[in-house]
Amino acid sequence: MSKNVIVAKDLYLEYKKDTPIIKDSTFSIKSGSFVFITGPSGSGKSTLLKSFYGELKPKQGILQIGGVSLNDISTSKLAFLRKYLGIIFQDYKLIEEWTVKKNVMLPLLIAGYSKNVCEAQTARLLRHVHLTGKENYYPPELSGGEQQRVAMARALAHNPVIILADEPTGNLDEYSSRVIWGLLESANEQLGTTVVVVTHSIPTSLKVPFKHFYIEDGKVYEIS
Ligand SMILES: Nc1ncnc2c1ncn2[C@@H]1O[C@H](COP(=O)(O)OP(=O)(O)OP(=O)(O)O)[C@@H](O)[C@H]1O
Repeated sequence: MSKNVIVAKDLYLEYKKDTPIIKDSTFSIKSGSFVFITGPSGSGKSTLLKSFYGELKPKQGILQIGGVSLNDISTSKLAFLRKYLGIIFQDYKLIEEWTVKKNVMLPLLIAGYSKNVCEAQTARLLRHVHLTGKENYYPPELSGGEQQRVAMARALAHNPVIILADEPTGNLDEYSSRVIWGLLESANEQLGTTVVVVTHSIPTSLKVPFKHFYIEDGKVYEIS
């Protein structure tokens, strides 16, 4: 039986004192699962995802990722934990002054891989997101869909154990959306990567089995 990679018990998240965004929420996410988080606008989907990344610490309750408590995690331990996470958030934009290639290579260089490995992995990922030939472009020279595909390549570069994606295909054309869902599916299916996606609508084309969490009135419900 697979282990839980994310565990929340009586989770309570807030930005402002006594203004809960998430409350009384107990749930777990199994290793290797594909999870969608949906809910009305403003219900706390992005907030919940931010807490998984350690950007917003629980005020009450328990939140663990890979067995590590995020409640009072130190900055150095969080930096270590984040090496295992792949992030696709609206706030984590590409670095505009760097080429596509450099943007994707960054996590690999930080992880300490040799230059040859970084080069090969970057070329492979850019091929997968159909951007071969655009290695030396700068992000502002790319379309929105192309930029998002670079962000996806960057998030996958270091083979993360968990991918956290916030509206990864929001405002994207059908082609880029298909590429992105395809990559998330293959990471999940072939590498066993746990994928957690916040979205307004679950794609009908998805072939992998998935779980569905729904947030309403601050509570997280596992509905399928
Ligand atoms: N930095 C912040 N400071 C204070 N309140 C915040 C902050 N970020 C978000 N909120 C509040 O938290 C609530 C949930 O926001 P969140 O972005 O998590 O919702 P969401 O479900 O992802 O919404 P949407 O579907 O519209 O993107 C909102 O009421 C919002 O005003």
